[in-house]
Amino acid sequence: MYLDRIVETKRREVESLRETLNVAEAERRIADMPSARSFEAALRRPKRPGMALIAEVKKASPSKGLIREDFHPVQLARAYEKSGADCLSVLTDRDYFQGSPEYLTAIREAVNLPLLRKDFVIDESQIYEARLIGADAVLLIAAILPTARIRELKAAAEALGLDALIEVHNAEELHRVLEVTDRGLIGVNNRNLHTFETDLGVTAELAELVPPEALLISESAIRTAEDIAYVSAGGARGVLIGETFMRRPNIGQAVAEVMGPLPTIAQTAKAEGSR
Ligand SMILES: O=C(O)c1ccccc1NCC(=O)[C@H](O)[C@H](O)COP(=O)(O)O
Repeated sequence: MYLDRIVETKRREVESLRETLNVAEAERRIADMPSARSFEAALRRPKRPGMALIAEVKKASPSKGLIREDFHPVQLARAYEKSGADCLSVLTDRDYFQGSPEYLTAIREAVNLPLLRKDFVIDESQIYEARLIGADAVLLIAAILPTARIRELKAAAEALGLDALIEVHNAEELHRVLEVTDRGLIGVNNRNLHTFETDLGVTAELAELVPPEALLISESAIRTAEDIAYVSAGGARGVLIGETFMRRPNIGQAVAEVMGPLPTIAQTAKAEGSR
């Protein structure tokens, strides 16, 4: 199975990362870095009221192969920032998504938005690395982590000032995550990572079980404004979108079509005044 292969690759990557990572030295470097940006706070106060956007920088994927040939991560990130994305997700996996940690670092230097390191985190060393390359948040995927490891890795992320987006695809995974936390960021992946099947109905099905203190992010297979309305009605307060935007030559136009226009300054001021 693909997901097992990915995790096997991550185990090998972690082995060599652990050989090179000096934790004391990493902690010294992190202490000298500026604080991480709050990924969760940006999603809780989205630019488009009612629906936050995490826009993904994604060149390729196991389910779709090469998605975007003309791939310039910094240009894409700048276009997302201009289009009113609240946060960015950057694939750092090389073997399966043609991503790179270097892309995240380059994007960190070019845009101000909080950045999610999108990878398959199974070990604390990857969290140190995430912070060092400039990430503000990490993804923890319940499908590949026992409950105790979700707890430990979330604590490790928080100790380094990073937020965790914890991802589930079914009720069993969600129940395990809720043993760890009933707040923070819960991502419902509409894609089954074993079969690659997608179904936006998964968001609504699991939303009923997500406590109101948590912020529910609907992930994957979101293509249209109608899809946004559908997952919003189902309970999502944010979306994570990659392929739909990556396939379009004009990122700004694609974001506006799917997410709707940004509110004017006057509309934003009025909304802030009524809060
Ligand atoms: O995208 C895949 O094919 C995939 C396969 C195996 C594990 C993870 C995978 N994707 C990670 C993601 O969750 C998506 O990149 C993200 O939610 C955006 O999805 P989309 O908008 O459908 O590109």
